[in-house]
Amino acid sequence: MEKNQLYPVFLKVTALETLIVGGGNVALEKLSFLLKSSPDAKVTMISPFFREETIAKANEGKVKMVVGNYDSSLLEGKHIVIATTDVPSVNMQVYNDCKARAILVNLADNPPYCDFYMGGIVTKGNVKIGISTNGKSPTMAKRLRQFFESVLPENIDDLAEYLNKYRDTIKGDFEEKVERMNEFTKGLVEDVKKKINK
Ligand SMILES: C[C@@]1(CC(=O)O)C2=NC(=C\c3[nH]c(c(CCC(=O)O)c3CC(=O)O)Cc3[nH]c(c(CC(=O)O)c3CCC(=O)O)/C=C3\N/C(=C\2)[C@@H](CCC(=O)O)[C@]3(C)CC(=O)O)/[C@H]1CCC(=O)O
Ligand SMILES: NC(=O)c1ccc[n+]([C@@H]2O[C@H](COP(=O)([O-])OP(=O)(O)OC[C@H]3O[C@@H](n4cnc5c(N)ncnc54)[C@H](O)[C@@H]3O)[C@@H](O)[C@H]2O)c1
Repeated sequence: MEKNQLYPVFLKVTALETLIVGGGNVALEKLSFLLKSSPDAKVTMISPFFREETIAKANEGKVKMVVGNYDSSLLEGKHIVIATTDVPSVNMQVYNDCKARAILVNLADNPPYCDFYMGGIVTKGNVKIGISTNGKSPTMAKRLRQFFESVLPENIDDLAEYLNKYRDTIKGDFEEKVERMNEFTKGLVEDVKKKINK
C-alpha cells in the first residue's frame, strides 16, 4: 500500500504573509477555506479583476486586494504563495519565482507543483484535525471533513480545556504529570468508540 509521506504542520498564518495569485473561482475557494479555519490570516491577493463575491469574502478578513497582473516584486516578504490563475504560463512563472526564493508554493489543483497541499479541516474549539489524501482525492478529503464534523461532539473542546486545567493541578515533575495524564485519559478512546458504535 502506498503511504502518505507528507508531514502536517499547523501554521500560524497570522504571523506569516500569504499571497494568492488570481481572483477567480479557485482563488475564492482557497481563500474561503483559509479564512474559515484562520479568520485573521494575513493575505494579499493580486488579480486584474475581482468579483463582488471575492471582494465580500476578502472584506471578512485581513485581506489586501491588489488590482493588476502578477509581478515577482509581490513576493517580497511573502512566506506562502497559492497560484490560481487560468493562465498556465503565469502559474509556472509564480512557481519558478517562488522556488528561486525558497518560498512555499502551491499551484492550486496541480499536485506536482505543490510544496504543500491545502487539507480538509475540522475545527471544534481548540481541537483541529487536518485531512490529507496525498492529493489522491479532494472529494474524499471533503467527505471525510464532513464525516468528522458530524461525529465529533461539539463539547470536545470542553474536554481539551478540562485536561488543560487538570494538568495544572498535578503536583510533581514532568514525568509524573505525563503518567497521571495518561492514566486519567486511559478510557477515552474506548469510550468514544462505544459512543460512535451505539
Ligand atoms: C481539501 C481541499 C482544501 C482546499 O481547497 O482548501 C482541496 N480540494 C478541495 C476540494 C475540491 N477540489 C477539487 C474538487 C473537485 C473534485 C475533482 O475534480 O476531483 C473538490 C471537491 C469538491 O469541490 O466537491 C478540484 C481539484 N483539486 C485538486 C485537483 C487536481 C488533482 O486532483 O489532480 C482537482 C481537479 C482539477 C481538475 O479537474 O483539473 C487538487 C488539490 N486539492 C486539494 C485540496 C489538494 C489535495 C488535498 C488532499 O490531499 O486530498 C490538492 C492536491 C492541491 C491543492 O489545491 O492544495 C478542498 C475540500 C475542502 C472541504 O470541503 O473541506
Ligand atoms: N473552477 C474550478 O473549480 C476548477 C477546477 C479545476 C481546475 N480549474 C483550473 O484552475 C484555473 C483557474 O480556474 P478558475 O475557475 O478560478 O478561473 P477564473 O477564470 O475564474 O479565474 C482566473 C483568475 O486569474 C486571474 N488572472 C489571469 N491572469 C492573471 C495574472 N497575470 N496575474 C494575476 N491574476 C491573473 C483572472 O483575472 C481571474 O481572476 C483554470 O486553469 C481552470 O482550468 C478550475
